[in-house]
Amino acid sequence: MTGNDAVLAQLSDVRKRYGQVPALDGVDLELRPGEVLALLGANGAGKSTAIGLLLGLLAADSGSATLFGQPPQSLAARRRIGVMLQTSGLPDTNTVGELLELTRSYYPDPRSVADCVALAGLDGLLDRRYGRLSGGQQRRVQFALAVCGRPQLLFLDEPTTGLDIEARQGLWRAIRELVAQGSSVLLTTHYLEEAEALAERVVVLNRGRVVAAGPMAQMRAHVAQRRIRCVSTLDEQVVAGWPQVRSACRDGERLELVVDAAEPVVRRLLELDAGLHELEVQRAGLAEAFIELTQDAANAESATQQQEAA
Ligand SMILES: Nc1ncnc2c1ncn2[C@@H]1O[C@H](COP(=O)(O)OP(=O)(O)OP(=O)(O)O)[C@@H](O)[C@H]1O
Repeated sequence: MTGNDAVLAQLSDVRKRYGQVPALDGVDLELRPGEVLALLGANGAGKSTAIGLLLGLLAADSGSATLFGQPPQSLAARRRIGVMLQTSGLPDTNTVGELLELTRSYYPDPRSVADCVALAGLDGLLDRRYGRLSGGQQRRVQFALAVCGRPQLLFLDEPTTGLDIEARQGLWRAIRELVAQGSSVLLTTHYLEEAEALAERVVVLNRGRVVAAGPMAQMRAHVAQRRIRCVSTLDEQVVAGWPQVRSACRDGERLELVVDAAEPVVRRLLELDAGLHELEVQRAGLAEAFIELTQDAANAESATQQQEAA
């Protein structure tokens, strides 16, 4: 093995602007062996730019990007990665089998075609032309091409956008299988349940800066909020005004609350509605953590701007 294998991919204090737009502003990022790292952020946060730098498709204005301790353009490093970007640029007229054979030929020890078909769910598609496939089928072909070289490190940029639920879960199973075999994954996604299902570690970008980074469990624990669901006739607008209640809404006969502390709210609900049933209390998930983290960052930024303007 070559280079520094303790860190598979790394951005160190990277800055990148497109004209006046700062896409990344002093970002540090590390991907370690065996981990699935989810890179999260709203549209325009800088996720694709970070991936573009790690793949050597873009050059940083300052700071450095490395793959396996080498420059991302290095052929030796590139043979150890697999990539599924948001746009594929694959030729429409080739068959799936041809694309798979060609991509396999770039790698020293590729998976068999049968393995690729099984992993990506491509049964019956090998003889079909790529351009004639549905969007979801094309996405699965792109996944097969990303994994066919047995990559040690897989870059998946919004891999399940456009897939139906069954195909999405099939892809999650395949990703877990690859990780169990020793691959590492850098994943971007707008589906927070996807990050929760796959990643152990999360980095949240907001306007080109890392606003939070840490293990998934820690990220969730950041959110003290709880979600309460129950069947109740209480008026949701009244409940929304109670202390500790962040939001209250109704879905048919079901009341759904997000609260800062569950116990006092549950006590009050039970006191006021003797007929209340199907009570559930859950820790709020990554979605709530994400919203809170990016709002905190936005609030801190606007406070700084106001101080500067004063
Ligand atoms: N080629 C470009 N020219 C000019 N500005 C760009 C270019 N590519 C990206 N940007 C800008 O840089 C910022 C970061 O974009 P980037 O595509 O990295 O975000 P992202 O987090 O991947 O977004 P999305 O979730 O929408 O894919 C955005 O403000 C975007 O408009």
